Amino acid sequence: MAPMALKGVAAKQKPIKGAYVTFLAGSGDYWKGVVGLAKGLRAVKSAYPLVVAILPDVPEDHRRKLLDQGCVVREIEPVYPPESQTQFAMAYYVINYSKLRIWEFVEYEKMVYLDADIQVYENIDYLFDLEKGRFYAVMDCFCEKTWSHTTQYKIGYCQQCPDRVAWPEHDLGVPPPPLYFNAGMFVHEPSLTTAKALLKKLVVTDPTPFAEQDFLNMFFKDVYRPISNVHNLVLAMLWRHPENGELGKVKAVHYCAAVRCSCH
Ligand SMILES: O=c1ccn([C@@H]2O[C@H](COP(=O)(O)OP(=O)(O)O)[C@@H](O)[C@H]2O)c(=O)[nH]1
Ligand SMILES: OC[C@H]1O[C@H](O[C@@H]2[C@@H](O)[C@H](O)[C@@H](O)[C@H](O)[C@@H]2O)[C@H](O)[C@@H](O)[C@H]1O
Repeated sequence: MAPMALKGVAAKQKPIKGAYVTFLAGSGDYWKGVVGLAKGLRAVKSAYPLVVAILPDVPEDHRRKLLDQGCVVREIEPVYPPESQTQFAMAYYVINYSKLRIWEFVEYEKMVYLDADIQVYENIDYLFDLEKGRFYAVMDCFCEKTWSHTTQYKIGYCQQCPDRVAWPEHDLGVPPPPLYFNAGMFVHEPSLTTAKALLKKLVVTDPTPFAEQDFLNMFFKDVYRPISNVHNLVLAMLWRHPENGELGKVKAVHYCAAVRCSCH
């Protein structure tokens, strides 16, 4: 399914109660990414606030800096997956399960989640006008080493270019993996029913290498709708699938961890 083409200007609708939301944990430098998000959204004249879901370990001075940027700071209870020996793609990914708390922010009808390592360069407020009842996100790429534990990486298959190496369904006896989104950016509808269902499902779901990203892909598989990667350009796409990047139209760039590490 090709990513949906989105109109820059949605049909006039009743203004919805919406907000951008990001997640902040620990005392490291991610707070600087949140400040960058707040400044970026202001620079593109977004009409929506930025809510920051923070874990209790975020220091007071970092919270103050976010409040000074006009952010709505909301402390959340951590969410942990069941105990397991799973090797996460990045050791710290276990804390990313706490992102699931943003479904509890029911004072908002719709939220656009953005990782703190995303920078917004063009207004994307029209995402709040997308049809309800769906989960919108950008398709991920399987070509980085962080995917080396997967069959698709081992055979060189990637959903970004499914014809480069065809999925050997006959040999493997299994169909190609369903469309898979990057959980660094998504459009969702907070709901206590969904929040409860997520946590109930998590209790009986073994953790996997991409932690909450794998879990969200499984949970929203039937309502996931891919949107253009201009809304979440994972940097690796520049060298893995330059033909898929609509560079001149990029609105938000995702400076993913693995890229940061390799840059270092
Ligand atoms: O120590 C951490 C690790 C992660 N995060 C948050 O969790 C998101 C996802 O983690 P990361 O960006 O490292 O994942 P990536 O998309 O780069 O793999 C970050 O953008 C932050 O919003 C955080 O606040 N503190
Ligand atoms: O906890 C799992 C994380 O998984 C995702 O990051 C991955 C993914 O993009 C891979 O495709 C890349 O190869 C990898 O570098 C990158 O870290 C989300 O961006 C992040 O928010 C978070 O959900």
